[in-house]
Amino acid sequence: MENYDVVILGGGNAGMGVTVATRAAGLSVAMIEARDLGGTCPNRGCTPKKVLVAAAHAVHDIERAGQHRIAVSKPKLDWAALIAREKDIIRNIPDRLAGVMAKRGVDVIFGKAAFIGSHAISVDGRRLEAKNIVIATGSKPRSLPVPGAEHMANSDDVLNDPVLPRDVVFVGGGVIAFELGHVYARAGAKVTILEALPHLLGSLDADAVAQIRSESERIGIRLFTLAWVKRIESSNKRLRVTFAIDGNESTIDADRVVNGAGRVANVDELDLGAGVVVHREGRIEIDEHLRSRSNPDVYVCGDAVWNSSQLSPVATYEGTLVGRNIVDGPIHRPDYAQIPASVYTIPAVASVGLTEAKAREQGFAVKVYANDMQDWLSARTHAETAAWSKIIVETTTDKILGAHMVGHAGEELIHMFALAMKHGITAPQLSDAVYSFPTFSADIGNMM
Ligand SMILES: Cc1cc2nc3c(=O)[nH]c(=O)nc-3n(C[C@H](O)[C@H](O)[C@H](O)COP(=O)(O)OP(=O)(O)OC[C@H]3O[C@@H](n4cnc5c(N)ncnc54)[C@H](O)[C@@H]3O)c2cc1C
Ligand SMILES: NC(=O)c1ccc[n+]([C@@H]2O[C@H](COP(=O)([O-])OP(=O)(O)OC[C@H]3O[C@@H](n4cnc5c(N)ncnc54)[C@H](O)[C@@H]3O)[C@@H](O)[C@H]2O)c1
Repeated sequence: MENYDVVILGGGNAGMGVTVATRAAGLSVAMIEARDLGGTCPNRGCTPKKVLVAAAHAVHDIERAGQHRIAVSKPKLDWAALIAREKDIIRNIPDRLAGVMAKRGVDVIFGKAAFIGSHAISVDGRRLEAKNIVIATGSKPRSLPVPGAEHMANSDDVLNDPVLPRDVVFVGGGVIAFELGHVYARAGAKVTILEALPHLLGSLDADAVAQIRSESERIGIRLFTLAWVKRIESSNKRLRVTFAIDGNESTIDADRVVNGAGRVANVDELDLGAGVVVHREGRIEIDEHLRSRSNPDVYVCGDAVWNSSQLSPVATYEGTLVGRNIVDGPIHRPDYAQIPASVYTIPAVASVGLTEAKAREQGFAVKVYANDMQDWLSARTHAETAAWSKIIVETTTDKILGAHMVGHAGEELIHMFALAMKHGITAPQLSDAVYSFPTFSADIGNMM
């Protein structure tokens, strides 16, 4: 049996976050990784996805060239070459991170880990004992109980396949379907999104979703809500999706059907019982310090936490807090109130804080500043196809409770709102700041 102060299961954003405080305090740390160091975000998520989004952005810009009085012919995207570019950009990431871990003094062990005791782990026949064990094993696509579900692809396949499909159906109308749907549509594929619930992109402000919905429809994406997929059948290398809306069945033929129905904590192969880690169907019961309730020497962070946002900065943040709790004792609690996030459609949907519905539900008296900014000079200058914002301000204090943007460099501007919210800068104070001009940032003063 090898002994460590800390053994981390998973070498993604969350696992890496744990190593910062624990190694700075001189604890002995082992990290077990089953695939590639870096995990989902740099290898199969954010980074490769953004390479495709950047290309789709370029197509979008070229398509609007005429508005800048530039004559161009119809752009043609070489999908196979784009996938090769994506792979080239991310190629060295695992090796670079191996270097970072070595420099930090973390022992990286490759293999699949599982519990063999409350403080013990096995990996390929090696047995490790630790004072603290951290579950940072991420998430995986939700499996769907639909006949023919085995014909579905997932986001990994989309990011790997050099062949551009002609017709694509996404099951689920969430973040992955919208982002990859926008890329596919710009590349020339016909895209359909089937969402089971009444609303698309459920966690976002409803008015922001309405904006991106019409922009998605403008580029030809077909969107169906309250659509229940009944079965997926394969014949002659084509797939047929049968779905029902209000009991009425329809079919769509496609050459790719993508599971975009959410991701669940990847913990079912860890033998949590052997670790005395209580869970309900993969939802590990944790306290406010991210510790297992049944075994407080076991921590959970990142996508493996079932009830916090599945975002890479959240995974890093939770991992960092877990590291600090191991070193300082359990005193640090996560605060998710001011975490900015974007859906990288084209244009992006950016948000921080409460939606209008949530602010009202929580009993706040609010002033809501909703702006269609398409006629504003900056939007006209850049020929934006969508430019919209909604800022939610508490009436009594002028504090910003939430900000939501579609287009208008929202994925960058949202950080100004997040900083203001974190440091108690009020809406009038943010409006009064001096901004360089002409910039999208300068419009903040007129947004509220
Ligand atoms: C297509 C896609 C696009 C995304 N885009 C964005 C984005 O733009 N912005 C954003 O903020 N977030 C994005 N996300 C979400 C983001 O990638 C995740 O929230 C983040 O990577 C989670 O980090 P993690 O460390 O918790 O898990 P992971 O990064 O998944 O790391 C977990 C690691 O654990 C390893 N592992 C699993 N089981 C074991 C085991 N038994 N033993 C040893 N190792 C094991 C895995 O191999 C993996 O490397 C995206 C996700 C996807 C799928
Ligand atoms: N830009 C980003 O930050 C980014 C990008 C990609 C992914 N992610 C993360 O990855 C996670 C997974 O993404 P996702 O898009 O798969 O999940 P999601 O939770 O965003 O959306 C899943 C959608 O599928 C629907 N759904 C579930 N079962 C269904 C069914 N049987 N039929 C039809 N619809 C069904 C849900 O109602 C929901 O709207 C997200 O939570 C997100 O945080 C983040």
